[in-house]
Amino acid sequence: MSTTPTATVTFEGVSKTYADGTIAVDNLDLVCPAGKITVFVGPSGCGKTTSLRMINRMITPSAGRVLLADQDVSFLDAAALRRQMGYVIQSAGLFPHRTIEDNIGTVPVLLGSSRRQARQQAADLMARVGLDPSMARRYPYQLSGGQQQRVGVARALAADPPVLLMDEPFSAVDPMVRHDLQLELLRLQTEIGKTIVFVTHDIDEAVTLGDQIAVFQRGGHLTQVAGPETLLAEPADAFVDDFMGTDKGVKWLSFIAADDVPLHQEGVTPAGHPVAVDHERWQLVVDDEQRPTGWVAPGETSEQLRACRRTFRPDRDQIRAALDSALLSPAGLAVAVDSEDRVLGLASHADLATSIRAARTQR
Ligand SMILES: Nc1ncnc2c1ncn2[C@@H]1O[C@H](COP(=O)(O)OP(=O)(O)OP(=O)(O)O)[C@@H](O)[C@H]1O
Repeated sequence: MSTTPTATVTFEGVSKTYADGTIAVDNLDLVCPAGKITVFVGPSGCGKTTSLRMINRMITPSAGRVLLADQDVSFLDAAALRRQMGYVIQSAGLFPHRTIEDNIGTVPVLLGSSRRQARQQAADLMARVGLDPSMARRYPYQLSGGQQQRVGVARALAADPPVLLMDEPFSAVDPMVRHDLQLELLRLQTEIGKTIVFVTHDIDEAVTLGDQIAVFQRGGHLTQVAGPETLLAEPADAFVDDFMGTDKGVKWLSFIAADDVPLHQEGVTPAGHPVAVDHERWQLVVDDEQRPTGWVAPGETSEQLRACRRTFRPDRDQIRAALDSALLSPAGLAVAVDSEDRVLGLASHADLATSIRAARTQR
């Protein structure tokens, strides 16, 4: 879809002091790389929104400059600049008296598209953000909060802007819907490759979405900027360490590929091979296609199968998924499968520990 090249957003020594003397942002130097998601995270009042709004000139810096590509935004026409920047906010900010398709088509019509073209484009965008086309003629109040946020994202993308600014866009929806929206945004980003600057105060959201995460502290100081894996494993100071939460180690496992986990064939039993009654280890019975059928406990027979609930894909998943597979398996063994769900082998807790140790050493 994207025809407009993406652009880097750069803060150079940017500060913002409000008229009452509040220092909202203090000497910010930061590069938000083109085509990547940069997340601003930090406690309430640390200057995230102020920083975001200086990008599209809703707020003017007191010092320093913000560059779009290599252009100082303060020299660009404000209206033209905002058309290059989709903007999504918490409450979606939809026009209540316009239908969904007309909400999405607002900017294209302003830019000269016919109403018919804009509606066609709205239909394409609705499909892209996972909205049923039958909702095109509804009004915002006839949609759930999560659906309204999807419309907000579709509307922000309508002018095909190189930059997307998102200010706590998913914080008003319940946790399940929020997680769906996060995954949907990641999927969409693989297609559109925009420069996205995303504000949140939720560290889990930041870790899920961010290619890089900028952690702000009260007083508008940028404390650390790094990829999520580095922030989890090497927080720069006690503030970041604390802010990243108590389960940093487990979160970190989401960034370690599971492709090095040692796999074993012992314990994998093809269907039709009777399991000896006196076997001492758990057996995973597989069907003719090598797909898992179920577990047989030591001393039991293959008539007493227990479900194999969770598997992992070494070619795609991270160690956290492998650990999940082991923890949820009655045998305490992780089951590795290929893209066709065929069993590749089993891994014990010790095997996973070996992989985790190797990843730590590599760091
Ligand atoms: N117009 C204003 N006038 C004076 N102070 C302001 C103004 N807007 C924001 N502030 C102050 O500037 C600081 C930074 O505010 P900002 O909204 O950027 O923080 P934030 O990190 O986005 O907070 P939150 O997570 O609560 O939205 C806060 O202390 C806030 O009270």
